Amino acid sequence: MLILSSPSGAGKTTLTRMLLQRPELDLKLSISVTTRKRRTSEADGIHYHFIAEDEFRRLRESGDLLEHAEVHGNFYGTPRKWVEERLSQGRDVLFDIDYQGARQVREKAPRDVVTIFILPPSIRELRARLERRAEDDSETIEKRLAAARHEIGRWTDYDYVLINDDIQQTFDDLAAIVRAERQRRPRIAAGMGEFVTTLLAEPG
Ligand SMILES: Nc1ncnc2c1ncn2[C@@H]1O[C@H](COP(=O)(O)OP(=O)(O)OP(=O)(O)O)[C@@H](O)[C@H]1O
Ligand SMILES: Nc1nc2c(ncn2[C@@H]2O[C@H](COP(=O)(O)O)[C@@H](O)[C@H]2O)c(=O)[nH]1
Repeated sequence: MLILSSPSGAGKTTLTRMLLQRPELDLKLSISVTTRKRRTSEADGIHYHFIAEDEFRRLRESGDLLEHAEVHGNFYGTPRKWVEERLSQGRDVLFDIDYQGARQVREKAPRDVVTIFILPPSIRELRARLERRAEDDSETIEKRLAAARHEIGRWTDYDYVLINDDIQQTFDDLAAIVRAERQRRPRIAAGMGEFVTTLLAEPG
């Protein structure tokens, strides 16, 4: 499980899209449920499953969410079954979730999670990105900027921290992390053990 978190507007969604466009990285995106209003650029079932609050409460109470949190006044959660099915098929799952959700997933599966925090190059640029995106009204943007300072303070919880200044550089660093994490010994031990046995059986 690969978790990306950041303050709103730092670039997670953009980076997620870039990761998914690379078939060789072979990542599956977990699509969250949310009670937030759909943005004009968003489609139900693609960016989120947009649901009502009573439906969210039902999912949370029936244990159908792997993690959940209230963020900027809306509720968000990760459907558990979809993720568990992908993991049992040996797939790597990508999450765009906040620090509260990252903590819950890490507590449940500490050895199977890699967490990455994306920082903006400055607060001024963060504001400019939220304004340029032009998807939220000014009250929402102010609310998200106010939350950003607290969210940024969680950077020390994460395995990796990237400053998203140049998008291509950040993407290259992210892809390098995915590739490196896949080569960690505990993750490749089974297949590699067999290879090493064959290697050692070769005559000199
Ligand atoms: N490195 C970058 N340089 C300039 N603009 C960027 C960069 N990365 C992302 N952006 C732009 O900033 C805006 C916010 O990015 P994005 O929507 O990916 O952020 P986010 O972290 O997913 O935000 P949210 O949590 O609100 O969904 C978008 O318009 C995006 O195109
Ligand atoms: N804990 C969770 N956080 C989530 C989930 N889905 C998204 N998010 C985070 O919410 C904020 C706001 O997202 P936005 O799309 O409204 O801009 C952002 O930090 C996301 O990462 C989730 O399922 N669980």
